[in-house]
Amino acid sequence: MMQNKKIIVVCGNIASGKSTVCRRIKEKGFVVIDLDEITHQIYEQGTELYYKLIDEFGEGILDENSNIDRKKLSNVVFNSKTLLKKLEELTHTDIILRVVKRIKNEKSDLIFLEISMYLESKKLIDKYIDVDEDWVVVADRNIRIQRIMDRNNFDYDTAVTRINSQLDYEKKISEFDEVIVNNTTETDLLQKVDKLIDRKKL
Ligand SMILES: CC(C)(COP(=O)(O)OP(=O)(O)OC[C@H]1O[C@@H](n2cnc3c(N)ncnc32)[C@H](O)[C@@H]1O)[C@@H](O)C(=O)NCCC(=O)NCCS
Ligand SMILES: Nc1ncnc2c1ncn2[C@@H]1O[C@H](COP(=O)(O)OP(=O)(O)OP(=O)(O)O)[C@@H](O)[C@H]1O
Repeated sequence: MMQNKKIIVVCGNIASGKSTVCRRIKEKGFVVIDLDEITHQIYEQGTELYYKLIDEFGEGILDENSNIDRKKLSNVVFNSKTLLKKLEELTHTDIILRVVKRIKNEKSDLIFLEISMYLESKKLIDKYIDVDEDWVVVADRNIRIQRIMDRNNFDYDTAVTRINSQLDYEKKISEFDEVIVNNTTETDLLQKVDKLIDRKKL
């Protein structure tokens, strides 16, 4: 679907600071659709996808109430590139179709999309959504490892495994319209966001 609304993507690797950037964008009154949040909604019980996931990954991904437990699912897919790819195949079109619907229903003519796997799923996104601009948030690998360890209570190896399951966006910054570097304090980051929004006259 191609929409007559301006769409700005905010993306970046795990723990780069996308959610912090998007929180500021929301505080300024703009609409942000978070694809991680939409991802969490697609796992409800009883859907076709629910059964496909159990077929593919086994009942070990369920909690005691037979809901899909994302922590258990993560332990399965982040330890196997093949299974992670399988999960993406099963979920990405569903996620994007839900986003398209949200965009259609949104009154604002400027919409930000917070997307973690943007480069990885760009072909599919471009098929359904007309992206006007893409912004990337980057932070050094070691800083991100530390942030993941602190936030998720992961050990070093688990944090590194998560990072290694994604493309390195820092190597791809020339492909983006704007680059937001997040290696210092959160206050600095928020200032950068404010300046960027002013400069863009949004
Ligand atoms: C793996 C899942 C179950 C983990 O859920 P959980 O609630 O623990 O984490 P959350 O969804 O908040 O994601 C946290 C971060 O993990 C990273 N991540 C998510 N999916 C992937 C993936 N397919 N590959 C690599 N990293 C990923 C992103 O940086 C994301 O911001 C969930 O992320 C998922 O279902 N992912 C597959 C669908 C997908 O690719 N979604 C990304 C948006 S399109
Ligand atoms: N400049 C900063 N200084 C200190 N901590 C920060 C900074 N920026 C972000 N953080 C912290 O690092 C963690 C990751 O930030 P955030 O959630 O914004 O990243 P993200 O890119 O959305 O991550 P994910 O892809 O995992 O959803 C959070 O706990 C956040 O509070």
